[in-house]
Amino acid sequence: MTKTDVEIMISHENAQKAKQFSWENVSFGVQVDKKEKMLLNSISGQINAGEIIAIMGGSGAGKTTLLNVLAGRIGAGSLSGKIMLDGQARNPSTWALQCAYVEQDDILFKKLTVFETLRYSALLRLPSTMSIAEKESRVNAVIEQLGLSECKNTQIGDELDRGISGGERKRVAIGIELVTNPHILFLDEPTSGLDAFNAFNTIKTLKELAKRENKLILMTIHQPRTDILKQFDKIMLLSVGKTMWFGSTADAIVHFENLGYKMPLETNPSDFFIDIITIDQRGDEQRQESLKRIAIFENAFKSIQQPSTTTLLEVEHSNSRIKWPSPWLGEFYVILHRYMVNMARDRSTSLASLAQAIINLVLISLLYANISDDMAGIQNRIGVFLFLGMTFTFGNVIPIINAFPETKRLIKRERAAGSYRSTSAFFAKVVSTLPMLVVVACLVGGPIYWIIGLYNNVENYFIFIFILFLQAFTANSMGLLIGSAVPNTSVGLIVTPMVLVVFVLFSGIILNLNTVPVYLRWIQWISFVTYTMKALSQNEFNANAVFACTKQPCFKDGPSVINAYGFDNPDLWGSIAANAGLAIGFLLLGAIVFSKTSRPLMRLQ
Ligand SMILES: Nc1ncnc2c1ncn2[C@@H]1O[C@H](COP(=O)(O)OP(=O)(O)OP(=O)(O)O)[C@@H](O)[C@H]1O
Repeated sequence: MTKTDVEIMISHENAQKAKQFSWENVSFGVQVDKKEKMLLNSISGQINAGEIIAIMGGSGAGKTTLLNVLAGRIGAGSLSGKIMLDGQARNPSTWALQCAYVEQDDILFKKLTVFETLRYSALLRLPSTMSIAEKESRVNAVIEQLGLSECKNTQIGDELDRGISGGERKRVAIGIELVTNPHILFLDEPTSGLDAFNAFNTIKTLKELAKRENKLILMTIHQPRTDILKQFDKIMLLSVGKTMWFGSTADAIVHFENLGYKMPLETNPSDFFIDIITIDQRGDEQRQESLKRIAIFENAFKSIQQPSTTTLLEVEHSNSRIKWPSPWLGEFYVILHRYMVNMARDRSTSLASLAQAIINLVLISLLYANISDDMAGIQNRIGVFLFLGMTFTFGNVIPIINAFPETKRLIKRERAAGSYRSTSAFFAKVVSTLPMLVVVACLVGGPIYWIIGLYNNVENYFIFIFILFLQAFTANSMGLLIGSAVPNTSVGLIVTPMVLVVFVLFSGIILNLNTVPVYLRWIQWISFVTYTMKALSQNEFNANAVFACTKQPCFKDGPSVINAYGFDNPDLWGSIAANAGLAIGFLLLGAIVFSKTSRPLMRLQ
């Protein structure tokens, strides 16, 4: 058996440490109005171990597109050219472990401290063979490296709830990626939103990191000031997706001077570069003139461009695949723990849910207390069941739709680093929501049963609370399914009410289920509101319920109410089982959809 036949389990620690990353004639285009729009045109370059390179250009020049293409994070579009590690095509199964990508808009858990944020990243990304103490010492080293010691125990915060500063936040986002000690680092505008001092410190830290640990660091940057520019070994200047220059800053100044564009004295070179390579949009004449200039720069650079000096290494291709850092249960535990800590500290969200429950409790008590045993009482019982079904539906689905797409983006980022499986993240989210569902079901259902004066029996009382909990859980599961499927909160908030209203329509109150057209009758079998109505009604209107109506017509006993509303099939436990089945179905479907929609983009060829 040759070495090539052996399956090697690759982790961050044993991923190949490349000496050179190169790209040759890379072009990328997307379809716009049925025509191909080229965002990148035949771009070449390379970065060697120990170097830090900046991709610069005006807004819309193609910087982020190039960074994404090089990192393998692109979706639909035509890609051509070669992107290589030590002269070899990248291995899709190990690439995620060799590199890290720091996005421009970092999503972090606002209630975790800097240390906790990095510690969770280490627990999720570093192999389970490392002890917790070793992982924590790696976190402390990163904190030290990035100059975050002062704010180590400060919460991340957000606009409303101030925590660490913008510069510190950026460095935390970098630290999250650094805990695995990635060999290649891509950063999209790591200095955006930072003051000059913090911007310089961030880049200087990265420069030292590249030198000290022989890393390859490639970033986009808008218009750095002089001292930042000096940190870069090379710069790549882009305009309309074309290369204007690739090499050192000093050589760039001479190059443009030779073309007749001398940099004025005491000018920041990056200001000068951006001025001459950006399309002037002030008028048609200026635009044409700047396009002509850009064409000159493009051709001039092509004529001096050195042929690629790609190092061709003999790398033995092994049949390798990613080894997850931790077993499934280990990941599940860490992700769940992170959700719970963040939630426990995020009092405003928990308090809003409790306040909503208390308001419902008060409202129901005022309207339905001491229910009578006559026709009005029957109507009120059905009414309160529908009210409970609706509040437990909307009250659980809407908050999930509001927050889950954002959580999904964070998970996508972590999955791009090969951190964990999608199922552990999904089911940890499911479990993290359970305590609140139990609290709300007990808080509302517990007292309301006796305040209203429902059927006086302890067993029915506990069944009532369980039905409410199950209703909340099924609604929650559907929220997670919709939240997994929709691309963002806005779409979720449009889709969700449409689905829920149909379910409420089939609750058996607004529409008699016996009169629903045959071809639409199936909807009631997937409506958890319908099963909740059936279960609550059968729990209440049982054979012992007899009504003493003074006026006719009236129902004489419980079973006649159930029959009249079409609530007889399935029976109480059948309805409960149906809701449990729907919850499980929504969750399984949700986990499948989530694994697709939280899958990070990865296109290496
Ligand atoms: N999927 C897409 N479909 C159509 N056009 C796109 C797409 N993605 C990017 N573009 C366009 O490609 C150009 C380059 O975009 P890119 O985000 O790479 O620019 P940038 O240099 O990073 O700009 P900025 O500094 O403003 O972020 C822009 O004109 C942008 O509108």
